[in-house]
Amino acid sequence: MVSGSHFLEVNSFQKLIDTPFSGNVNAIGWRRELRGDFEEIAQKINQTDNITVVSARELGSLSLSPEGKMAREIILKDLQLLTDYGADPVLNLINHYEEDDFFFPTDVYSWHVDRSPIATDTFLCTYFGDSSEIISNESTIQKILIPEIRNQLERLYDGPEEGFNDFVAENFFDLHYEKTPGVKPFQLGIGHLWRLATDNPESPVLPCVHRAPRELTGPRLLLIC
Ligand SMILES: O=C(O)CCC(=O)C(=O)O
Ligand SMILES: [Fe+2]
Repeated sequence: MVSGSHFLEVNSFQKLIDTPFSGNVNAIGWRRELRGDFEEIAQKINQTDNITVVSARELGSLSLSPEGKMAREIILKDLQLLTDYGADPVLNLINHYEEDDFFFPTDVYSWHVDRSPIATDTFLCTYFGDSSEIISNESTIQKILIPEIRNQLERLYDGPEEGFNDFVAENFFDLHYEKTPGVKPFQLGIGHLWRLATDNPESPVLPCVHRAPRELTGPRLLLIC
């Protein structure tokens, strides 16, 4: 088992779901060296949008080489493992996420945490393309705590003072973070299945700060839930 200060790496799905988050650890990865041609799958999916949701049925209907078939089996198995666990995994082919050009972007290219009203974690695996990144909480600051940003938000908000926190939460401003300059983020890599702590009422740890990468090498094939 390899470990960083804020993440752990394990070698099975069972350990991925059984290992509790604790202390500074709010990300756990099932490290795998996957065999198969995931690029072929990314290329053969019929892209219908900037984010194409790929059903297990469509995946099953692709005409693939033997290596492509190996990749497909792995993805279908992951979807099944997560579904059996009670999650609701989605396979996406991502050309580009929607992006804000607002002074305070709240898109997924911005460092953020995921929030959930119930005790669930985020699972994600990039099979092909650029991989998601995480960063330790101590290397970030919640953006709403940065005085210049807070002042701008206060100017933007015109309502009673007691409503400010709701305004911030309703617009997801409280989920976004700024990275400390000079700190290098950790790339989650290709083929590994990660479990990230979310902001939820029962979480024993701080939520994991992460972001989507720029799609520099073309469309990404991502499982997420
Ligand atoms: O695409 C990714 O790598 C991450 C996406 C994400 O963070 C999200 O959907 O909340
Ligand atoms: Fe996220």
